Amino acid sequence: MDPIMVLQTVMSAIQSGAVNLTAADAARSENTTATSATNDGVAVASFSLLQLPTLLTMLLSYSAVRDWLKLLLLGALVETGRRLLTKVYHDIINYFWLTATFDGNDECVDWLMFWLSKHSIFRTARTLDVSTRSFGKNTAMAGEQSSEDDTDGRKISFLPSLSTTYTLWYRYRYVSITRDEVVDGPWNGRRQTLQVQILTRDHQILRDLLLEAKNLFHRASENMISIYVSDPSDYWKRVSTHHKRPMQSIILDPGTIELVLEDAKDFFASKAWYAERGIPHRRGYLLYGAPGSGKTSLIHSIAGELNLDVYILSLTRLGLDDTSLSSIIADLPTQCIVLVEDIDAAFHQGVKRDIADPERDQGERAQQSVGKGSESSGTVGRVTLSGLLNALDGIAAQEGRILFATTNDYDALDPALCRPGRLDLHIEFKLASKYQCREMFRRFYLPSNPEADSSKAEEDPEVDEKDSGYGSRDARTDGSLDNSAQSCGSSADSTHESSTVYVGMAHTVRAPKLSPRKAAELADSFASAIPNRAFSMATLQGYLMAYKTRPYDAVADAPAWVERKLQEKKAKAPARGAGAVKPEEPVADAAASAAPAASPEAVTATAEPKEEGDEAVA
Ligand SMILES: Nc1ncnc2c1ncn2[C@@H]1O[C@H](COP(=O)(O)OP(=O)(O)OP(=O)(O)O)[C@@H](O)[C@H]1O
Repeated sequence: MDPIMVLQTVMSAIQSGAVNLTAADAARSENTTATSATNDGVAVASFSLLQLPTLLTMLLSYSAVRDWLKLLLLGALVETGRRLLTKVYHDIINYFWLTATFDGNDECVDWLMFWLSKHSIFRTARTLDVSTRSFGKNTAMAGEQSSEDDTDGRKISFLPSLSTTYTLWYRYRYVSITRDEVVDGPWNGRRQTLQVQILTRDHQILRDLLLEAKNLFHRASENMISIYVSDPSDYWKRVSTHHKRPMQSIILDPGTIELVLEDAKDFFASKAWYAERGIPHRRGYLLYGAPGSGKTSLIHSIAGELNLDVYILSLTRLGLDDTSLSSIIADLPTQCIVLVEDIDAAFHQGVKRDIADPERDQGERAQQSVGKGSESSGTVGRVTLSGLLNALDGIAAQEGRILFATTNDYDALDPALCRPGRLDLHIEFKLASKYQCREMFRRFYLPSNPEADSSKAEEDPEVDEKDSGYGSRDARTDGSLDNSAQSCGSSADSTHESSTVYVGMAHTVRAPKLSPRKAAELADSFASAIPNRAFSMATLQGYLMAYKTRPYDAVADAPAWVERKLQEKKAKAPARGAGAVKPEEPVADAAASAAPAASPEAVTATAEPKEEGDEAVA
């Protein structure tokens, strides 16, 4: 029967029931005149209810209605069964399986992904991701990748694909791993997750798995430090991993490295001391002075030495404001190095450094800068000075971290920023001293392990000849060394013809070995040719790079190079403004001090307290 017809029949049945009721009432209560409309309605309803069985019987007499009801019941039964089964399934899963979900931004995911990249399952899996990223780790160090995985010097790793479940065995337990992506945040941003399910009731297995992954990850990064920056969503994100820079590759005047390193070590060792006195366990270092003098290099070496990762805080990052600054600082791990490079630039409108002339004297930069603190109320992006001060030592500031700030413009810094508790130790980096020149030369040409080679080298007079660098003169026949010599500085040597014009230092053949005695002699000669505090270490390193296979030539050509550089400086000086001769003008200073090597200065680190209470550095 047509459903519409059934409906019409039902409606007419209800209507006829109501009419019958009204007629019966009228007959029974002729004398009763005051019956309210409401009472009538209730009576109609109660009568309709009495009629319901009749109505249902009538409805059920239609086969279509019966079929509908059967379908309805069946559907309800199926759905109930399904829900019941799902619940039972989940209960069983929860009972027998251990399920751990990791956020894609969490460091654990990096450990697990690295661990997974080593697992044999990915050699046979039919769907997988292939990456040369290897989570920033040197896979060779883990020693588990076979050489056929080495593609063009870059190791490849096999990783789980998105939305695919992999199963494997770990310690006789069945493990399933699913990497997924979920929509997160108001802008439909995507966030990755990693789910690990282990068929066990023992939590220890999950801990063991994580520990194994973490150890493998850290073993692979034993000689590396990781660099983190904050991303626009205010998470710390690892951007690179570097080999640790050996401390002995940093050449500062005696005492400077020891000063900072010992201070930092002592800081980490005295957590209880700080706690007892209620002093926040934080330490700040301000490294200031000439560009290219080793500030950043020292920080990286210290990070390697102390086995800490470096978190670079860029105050000029787009979208960073006081709130997000506090939140990313609060999110730092308990033991780490925070690096704020060019902290002065954050409160100037633009970076004032003269990159083309790194030896520019401090005096000129100081003159250019506006007086102390006068710009400190300025902001770049949306970070204010007070926001930065609060973030560094406010309630939410992380404890157990050390902060390194660098600047080329010490005088531009606000005293509030430099006070103890924020930046406790101020260390000045000057242009290269005679001692630094000598040491740089010696370490540049000396074999990496002088102790091992020294006895042999001293015994064998041939070594000097063989490794002296003269042998490499023959290499000039290929022209490459000529180019490297010409490339030093901006002016090329006119006696050498070369069609290639470039500025910079060419990387050519391997450096020769010198005996320690010969290297020391040459280093002395080199240092005597370089004026005291005239060039940055970076400039000297650049010069030596052009002579990396020719130490004798490096010494012989040094006076001419110095002369040329000083001329260039003099020529540039008027262009920077007539009458801009400063007391510490390096050109004048340099010319005056272009004398034979002086004894090394005691220490380059100085403290120039900006206010009372600053720590003095001897
Ligand atoms: N004291 C030093 N000892 C060894 N190498 C140095 C030293 N100073 C600078 N260098 C070399 O010069 C280059 C630049 O050094 P670095 O970046 O550390 O200087 P910086 O003082 O941080 O400069 P900037 O202020 O411009 O950031 C590096 O490659 C580094 O090897």
